[in-house]
This record gives sequence, structure tokens and C-alpha cells, in this order.
Amino acid sequence: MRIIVSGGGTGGHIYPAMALIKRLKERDLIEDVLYVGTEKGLESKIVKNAGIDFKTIEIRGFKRKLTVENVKVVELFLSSIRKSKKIIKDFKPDIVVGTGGYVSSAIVYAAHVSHIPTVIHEQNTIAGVTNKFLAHFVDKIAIAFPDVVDQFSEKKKLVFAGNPRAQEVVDIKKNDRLKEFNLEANKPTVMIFGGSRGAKPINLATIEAMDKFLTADYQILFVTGRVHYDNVVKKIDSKYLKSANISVLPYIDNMPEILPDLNLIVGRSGATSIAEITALGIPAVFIPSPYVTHDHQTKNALSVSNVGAAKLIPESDLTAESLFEEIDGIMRDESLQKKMSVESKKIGVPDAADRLIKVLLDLVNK
Ligand SMILES: CC(=O)N[C@H]1[C@@H](OP(=O)(O)OP(=O)(O)OC[C@H]2O[C@@H](n3ccc(=O)[nH]c3=O)[C@H](O)[C@@H]2O)O[C@H](CO)[C@@H](O)[C@@H]1O
Repeated sequence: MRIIVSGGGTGGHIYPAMALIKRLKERDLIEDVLYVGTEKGLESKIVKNAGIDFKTIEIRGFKRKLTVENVKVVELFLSSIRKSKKIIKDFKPDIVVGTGGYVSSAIVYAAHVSHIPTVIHEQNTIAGVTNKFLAHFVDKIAIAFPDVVDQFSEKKKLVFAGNPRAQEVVDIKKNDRLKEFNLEANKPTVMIFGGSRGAKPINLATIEAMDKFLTADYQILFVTGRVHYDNVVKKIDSKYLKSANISVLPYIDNMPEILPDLNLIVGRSGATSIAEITALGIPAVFIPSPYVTHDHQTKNALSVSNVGAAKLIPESDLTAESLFEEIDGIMRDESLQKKMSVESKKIGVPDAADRLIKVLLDLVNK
């Protein structure tokens, strides 16, 4: 099939799109693929690095408050629909898929008015603004959490698919990649990170807890987020940076290959991270971001912690002490780790990419 995929802004919208493309290629289902994003978004780097054709449109998200800036946003939206129609006319897709973020709104809408089948993928427990808007026009809405059903009035369009990134990570075996980060290959390992862009409060609590981690009988992979890295390193005493027990990195490009080597993941509760974690059954501690629309990360996290697969620290309770105690409590208790892992796997969707592909094939072959 000829397919246009669009999703961006943060990794949580991009990696599911990339996982879908990867699986379509593995199954030899792609005749040609084009990714539509913005030049400024994280997608520009990730998609270009993967060698996938990439076309940009200029578009911005609405400000929630009434401001004059929104006039510019409307102008850009209209011009990006015109550009999207041209892209569609030239590429002639059989289907267009949007995975969220405002960038996907123009191309998916333009596909709808050009009578091309359309699908959106909603990763979260609370639907994003773009997907709520697009829901009126698209043919199918693929969801990753059953809870989100209530958010859409277009019930007949809903299909539960999970998040394609789950299937991408589940096939990768433990492969001792931790040595690349100066950590031991077989020592129990905790990764602390704040989603695709890093999170300052998590970074600060981790820096303050370093003293305790220095002597722990497990090691710490601390991923700060690219924009925070220099500041974090400046704040850390060099004895921690030289320690064999702690590795500090700005970003991990090959996350699927690292995940099987981890015993505990601590971080934000972005939906794509959750899909990866539950596909593999990795115990987790979530510190939901309170800065996202409708506090959706708390709802995401609760769907995992409510079944005993993760612990939850509200950001308002996050300190070096609470962070260390939660991590240490889990790392000292192997039976708890096993129990969390079993419960986590039960809610994982390891065949999510194939489920989503079935939705696409049903539309294309209609
Ligand atoms: C602040 C914000 O708006 N966050 C949203 C964003 O999160 P964010 O972009 O952080 O998304 P997720 O936590 O869902 O996913 C992060 C992705 O980035 C990858 N990764 C992360 C760090 C790293 O060093 N290397 C790497 O590859 C992870 O493996 C994962 O695939 O999109 C998610 C999915 O719609 C939402 O649920 C989040 O609420």
C-alpha cells in the first residue's frame, strides 16, 4: 500500500508511527511511505535518521487562552491544509494515518476531503485535542486504552489496537547493551527518565538521591533528556559521574534494545512508555506529569498501578527520599518485582502493530 503517516511534537506520538511503518515493511505491505511532520518537531530528526521520506508543513497548536496568536495559528492551519492537499495529490496514498500531535490535523483532514481512507491512533487514556477534532472526519479511531472509549462520541469507528511500539519492543531479546553506557551487563538496573524530552523535577530529585544510589547493590541508568543534560551534569559531583554504579546520558536513541536489560523503570507515564513497559512486563514507578492536558498522565499511570503493575508518586510528593525509598523498596523485593511483572504483562498488547495493520488493510481492501 501507499501510505502517508503523520504524528509529532513528542516521541510519544512519533515512535508509534515509526513502529507501524517498521512492521508494515517487515510484512512487505508497503509500496511507498511518506511521513509528514514539522521541521521543528522531534519527528524531523527521528524520521530523517530512519531514512524515511519526510515532508514538512508549517503548523502550530492553539493556545488554550484567547490570544491574537491564535489568528496566526488559524492562518497556518488553512495554509497547511492547502499544502497537505497538494502532498496527497502528488503522492496518491491509499491511506493516511495520524498518530496525534497538532501536525497530524492538516494532512488527515486534507485526506478526508480528498476521499482517501483515514485512521487516527490515540495512545492515551484521555484523547488529545487533535484526535478529538479529527474523530468527526476519519474512518477509524484506533485506541490503546479501553478507558478512552467514553471520550469519543463516534463509537462505531473505535477499534482497540494497543500501541504499535509494544510489538516493536517485545521481539527484542536481552542483549547486554548496558556495557555501552559503562554499566555492568548483568547487574540489576534501574532506568530513571522523564519521557522523550526529560523532566526537570525528576532530574532534580535524582541528583539529590545520588548519594544513596552510589552504594546500592543495583545500578542506575539516568537519562536526563537532551535539553537538560548540560545543566544536570553541572549539578552532579564528579564522584557520581565517575562511579561504576551510575551512568548519566542525555538520550537513548535505541531504547527498544535497552529495555529488556532493565529491572525497573522510573519516569513519566507517557502512553507510549507505558505500552513498552507493559509489553515487556517491566516493573515501574510513575511520576505523572501534572503539566499535560486534563492530567492524562495520572489516568495513564493509574491504569497500570491499579492492577499492581506499577507504583505511583504524584509529583507533589516527589523528593529525593520518596524517590529512593520507592525504588529501593522494589529492588530489594524480588517477589514484588515478579508480581508486578506478571500483572504488567497481563495488560500489555504485544501484537498491537498487527492489530492496527488489520484496521488499515480492512479499509484499503474495502
Ligand atoms: C509532556 C508531554 O506532552 N508528554 C506526552 C508525550 O510524552 P512523551 O513524548 O514523553 O511520550 P511517551 O512517554 O509516551 O514516549 C516516549 C518515547 O520516547 C522514547 N524515548 C524516551 C527517552 C529516550 O531517551 N529515548 C527514547 O527513545 C521512549 O522509549 C518512548 O517510545 O506523548 C505521550 C503519548 O501521546 C503522552 O502520553 C505524554 O503525556
